[in-house]
Amino acid sequence: MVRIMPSLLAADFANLQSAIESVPGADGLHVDVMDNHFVPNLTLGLPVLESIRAATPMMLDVHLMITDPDRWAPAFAEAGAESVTFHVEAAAAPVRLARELRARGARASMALKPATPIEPYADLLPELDMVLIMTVEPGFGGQKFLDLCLPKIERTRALLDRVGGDVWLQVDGGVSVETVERCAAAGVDSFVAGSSVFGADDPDVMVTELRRLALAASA
Ligand SMILES: O=C(CO)[C@@H](O)[C@H](O)COP(=O)(O)O
Repeated sequence: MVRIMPSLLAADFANLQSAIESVPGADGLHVDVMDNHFVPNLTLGLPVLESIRAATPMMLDVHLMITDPDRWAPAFAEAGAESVTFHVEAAAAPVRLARELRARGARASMALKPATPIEPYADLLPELDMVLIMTVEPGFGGQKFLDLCLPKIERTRALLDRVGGDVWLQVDGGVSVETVERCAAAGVDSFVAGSSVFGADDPDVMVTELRRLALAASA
C-alpha cells in the first residue's frame, strides 16, 4: 500500500480550492502548520484548516511544526483532520497527546527532525498510527532531500515491523521522481510531496507517477 499526499505548502494560498481539485487522485492532503517558533516560518492555523475541511472530503493529514502541540493538536483533530502529526522534539507528553488524538478519532502521528534518532522512542510506537521522518529540516518547501535520513528510515521500518499493526511510515521533504524509489525501498508507505506535485504541469499526473514508482520499488 502506497499513499501520496500532496503538500498544500507548495500550492497557491490564494487559490487553495483549485489546488485541492487539481489532485483528485491523491490519497490525502498534507497541511503544514508552522508557528515561527518551532520552525522559522509562519503558515496557517485552525481557521484555515476548518475552511479546507469544509471544502473537501479528502483525508487531511495535518503536520504541526509548532512548539506547544500538547495544547493545540487536539483542536486540529476536533476540526476534522483524519491524521495529526506532532513533533516529538516539541511534545511535553507524547504518550498522553497520542492518546488524546486517538480519543478524538484522529490518527496519532509523531514526527522526527533529520537529526532526531528513532531508538529512544521505540516504546511509543504502539501508541501511534504513523511515524513521519523529515527528510529536510522542517520549515520550508523546495529543499533538497537528505540522503542521510535513509538509514533511520530503514531502522524505523524494522521497529514498526516488530511492533506489527497498521502504523504508517511517512517521509516529507524533497520527495520527487528522483527520490521516491529510494524511500519506498527503505520501507516508506506514505509520501508527502509539495513542489514536485504542485510544480508539475499536471499535479494529478505527478501523483500517479510518484505512486507508480513507489509501488515498483516497494520492498
Ligand atoms: O513540512 C514541510 C516542510 O517543512 C513539507 O511538507 C514541505 O511542504 C515539503 O515540500 P517539498 O520538499 O516537497 O517541496
